Amino acid sequence: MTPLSGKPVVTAAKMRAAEEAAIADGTSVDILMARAGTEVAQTIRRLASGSEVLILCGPGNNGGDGYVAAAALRAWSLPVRVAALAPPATDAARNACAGWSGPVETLAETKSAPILVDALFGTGLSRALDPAIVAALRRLNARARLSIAVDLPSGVDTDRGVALGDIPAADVTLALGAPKPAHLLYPAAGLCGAIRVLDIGVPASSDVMVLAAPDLPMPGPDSHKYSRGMVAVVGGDMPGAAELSAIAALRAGAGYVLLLAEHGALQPHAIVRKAFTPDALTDKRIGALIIGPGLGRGDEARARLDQALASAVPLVIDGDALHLLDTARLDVVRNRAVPVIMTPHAGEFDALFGKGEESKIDRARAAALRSGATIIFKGADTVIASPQGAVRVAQSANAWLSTAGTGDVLAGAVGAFLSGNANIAFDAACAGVWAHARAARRLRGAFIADDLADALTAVRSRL
Ligand SMILES: NC(=O)C1=CN([C@@H]2O[C@H](COP(=O)(O)OP(=O)(O)OC[C@H]3O[C@@H](n4cnc5c(N)ncnc54)[C@H](O)[C@@H]3O)[C@@H](O)[C@H]2O)[C@@H](O)CC1
Ligand SMILES: Nc1ncnc2c1ncn2[C@@H]1O[C@H](COP(=O)(O)OP(=O)(O)O)[C@@H](O)[C@H]1O
Ligand SMILES: [K+]
Repeated sequence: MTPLSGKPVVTAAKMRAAEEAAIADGTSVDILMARAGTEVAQTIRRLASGSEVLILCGPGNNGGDGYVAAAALRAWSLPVRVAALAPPATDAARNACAGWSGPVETLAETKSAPILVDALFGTGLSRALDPAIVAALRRLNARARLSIAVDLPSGVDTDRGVALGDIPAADVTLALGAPKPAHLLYPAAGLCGAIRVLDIGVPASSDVMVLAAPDLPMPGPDSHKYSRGMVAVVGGDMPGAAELSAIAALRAGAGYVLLLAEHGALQPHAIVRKAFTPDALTDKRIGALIIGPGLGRGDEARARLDQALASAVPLVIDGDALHLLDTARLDVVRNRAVPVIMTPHAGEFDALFGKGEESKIDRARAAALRSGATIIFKGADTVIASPQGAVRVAQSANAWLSTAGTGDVLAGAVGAFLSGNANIAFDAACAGVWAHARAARRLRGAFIADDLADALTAVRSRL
């Protein structure tokens, strides 16, 4: 279990608002900073185990946290030095600096230490770091045994999750109060190292949360194959992809999987195979229809997609079917009475909804709003967004997922959960992403999509 799962993901503005609310409630900014800095110091103490600590302090409140932490470490008689980029520029940071009784070195001239603490900039960074700052940070980071970032690695954009310059990666990032988008979204997430959230007594909430384990029903005495959920998969030009979705749906717990394809494998026998006919989509027992994996992009594929869109069945639209979604078909998606889940990777997302400079979270949310569908915007930082505005961000599961067919497996898992309860498409999408990630973590390295589908059995039995 990851410590981040289930936590709200808070933007810089929301964090500032939460801080202001705490101040309005009677906790001064100095007390907030004292708490944050002391929490930071306690974590540094554990991680440093007696080695010398160098704390780099910036001009704002992130630097203020750094001064508080330095003073605490010194009070505990631990070896600590401070180097500043500029004098403190806020009242709270000035007060914190006044509490530090040691010398303040300059960033350019300070010598490295085994433990580097980056308290230069946090959520207040407003532009790219000066190249001289980046150079100093890189030099000190390269010589440190462990580098710890306070709140965020300095130089990342809090909300968009991008790096503003060629900044070095931290080994550990101490997220203050709550994770921010940059702790989860790549490329910034890749610069954070391990993330620990420190409680600073500032409650923050958000409709964006880190994806958490789903609560799924287990079969009971009353269960039968149709009540467990019936999934149909529409086949097409490339049989393997639809097969993968079908196997994944079964292994994620669907009671009945129907593969509507003209050709394909004979195994596993548990998949019920029939040729595609439009009539097959009228079976009222179908709880979810997966279309796209291996569908192809020709006339027949287009016809099957239109029949699927016109049907009364909840849909998972993936792969080739996403390529066939033009404006007119997107209108059909929006006006459907039953739910649609779309699972684009970055290329498919750009083609469907356009490129954008906004964060992946904002782009996924806008796409869900526009299409009326639940969007699973895939990648190492998969974002799930509902048309109602709820968002979940998944932590990176395993980069070995970057292999052909793993998306087909995801579509299958999502289809299985959707077929069990189509009322809550968003929950089904979240459960699918969670199970898929768990399966990938169990497999570690160089697995193939077939292994991933098979691994869903063990994952599902524990959810
Ligand atoms: N949000 C909270 O609840 C709390 C936040 N605290 C800390 O406060 C931080 C936010 O503090 P601030 O808003 O002061 O922001 P920062 O400390 O991140 O930096 C803001 C300062 O840096 C300057 N600046 C911004 N970009 C720059 C650049 N590229 N080059 C040079 N100067 C630049 C700004 O003009 C401003 O003076 C958080 O990250 C956290 O560390 C804690 O002290 C206490 C509680
Ligand atoms: N580098 C990565 N780290 C973590 N997950 C990844 C990475 N690359 C891809 N994935 C995941 O693997 C799956 C790939 O899906 P997709 O691109 O549709 O592949 P395919 O079409 O071959 O099945 C998605 O769930 C995606 O989130
Ligand atoms: K920092």
